Amino acid sequence: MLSIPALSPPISQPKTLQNPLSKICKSQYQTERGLQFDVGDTFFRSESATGRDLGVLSAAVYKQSNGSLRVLDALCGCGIRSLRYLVEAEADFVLANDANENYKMVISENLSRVSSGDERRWAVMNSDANKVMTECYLRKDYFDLIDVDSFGSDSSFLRSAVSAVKFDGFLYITSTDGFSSGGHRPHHSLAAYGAYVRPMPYSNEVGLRMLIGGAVREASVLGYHVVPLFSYYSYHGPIFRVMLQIKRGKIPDNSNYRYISYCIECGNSQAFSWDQLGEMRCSCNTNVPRSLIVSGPLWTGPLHQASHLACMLNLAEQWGWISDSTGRNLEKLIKLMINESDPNLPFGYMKMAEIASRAKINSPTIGAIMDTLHEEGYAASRSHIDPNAIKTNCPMTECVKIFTELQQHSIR
Ligand SMILES: C[S@@+](CC[C@H](N)C(=O)[O-])C[C@H]1O[C@@H](n2cnc3c(N)ncnc32)[C@H](O)[C@@H]1O
Repeated sequence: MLSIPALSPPISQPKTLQNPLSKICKSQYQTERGLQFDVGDTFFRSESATGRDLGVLSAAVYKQSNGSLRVLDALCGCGIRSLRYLVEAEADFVLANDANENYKMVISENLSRVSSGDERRWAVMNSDANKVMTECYLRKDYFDLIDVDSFGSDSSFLRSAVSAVKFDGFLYITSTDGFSSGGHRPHHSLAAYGAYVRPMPYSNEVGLRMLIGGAVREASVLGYHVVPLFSYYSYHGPIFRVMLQIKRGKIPDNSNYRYISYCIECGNSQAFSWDQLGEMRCSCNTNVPRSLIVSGPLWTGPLHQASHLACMLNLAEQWGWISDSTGRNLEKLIKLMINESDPNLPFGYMKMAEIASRAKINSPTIGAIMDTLHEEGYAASRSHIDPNAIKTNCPMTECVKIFTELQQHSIR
């Protein structure tokens, strides 16, 4: 096993976060994508497998186009991600770190089982993730991919993680803070991600945009900017995950880091740039006081990069990962994400139930409304977040008319 001599021992006790789900598994072997590993007494959730699949596919795409892959799994639990980056993405080196010293044996045993004697390909550390990443940055020991799988809304890892990733490298980050994305703790989201978030009908997409926005802010402090490669919401938690590419150069002036608004009166959403802050008003010109709910600043650009997702899908097909006996269907998920990447689609989604309620009718089928929107020249896609929602650049008022016409047509 490689030692990391330049890293000094922890000066103080690493900050270990509380596990909000209080789900500690007993010693046992698990299997994921055919790989067997011990979870011991570590924190492990089998429900996070899809998030791990997507991370591995993305890492493998990086390795294929760059030729090498060094990964830092900064909060690794039992080391399942490290294991999968090594075996499936064929990483050249993985540093598996978890602050909990009791996990060391389980992580090392899991990694040694698959490395067939080549223990120069991995190392295990038990330190605070911020300390590890800061020391890597100070040593200029940058990683191609850093995976930060933290609990809650701990954004304190963002700056050190951004600084320890290579330019054009990948950063995979997580939030499990559904209260903030739901707009129930605006001062908390402001502290964690710099975004004052209020309740919006598409709160789970707001959760992804809040997380990307937080990374935009931290990267910008360091003179960098980020490009989202994919964004994934999982209802098991909820969990928000985004894979970002770290780019040299500050955030552009006309960037997609803005405020978003939702009009309670007409149901339309809009994005406002910083120079429009004093002029925020819905295009329906309602005179209803406080009709506009405003949140931000958040990421308002595309949630995914279609070309990257297409490479991931290609690999998933080659590896036979398209669908499996556990009910996971990566093909459906990645294709949905590719559709959502259409640059003509705005942020947010409209729930079918909200459109139907505004039209005062029962909802038509989602297939019928999608066909009509496409026929009328609008960009439209389903959402990977909510199966009963659509993303479209058609305003809510027009969607309501289309719903009504579809119903009248079906009655005739
Ligand atoms: C969500 S779990 C990781 C799960 C793992 N990535 C997986 O996919 O199974 C978060 C882990 O972070 C560790 N942790 C908490 N605070 C930490 C810190 N400050 N530095 C490093 N690890 C930390 C916990 O011990 C826990 O194992």
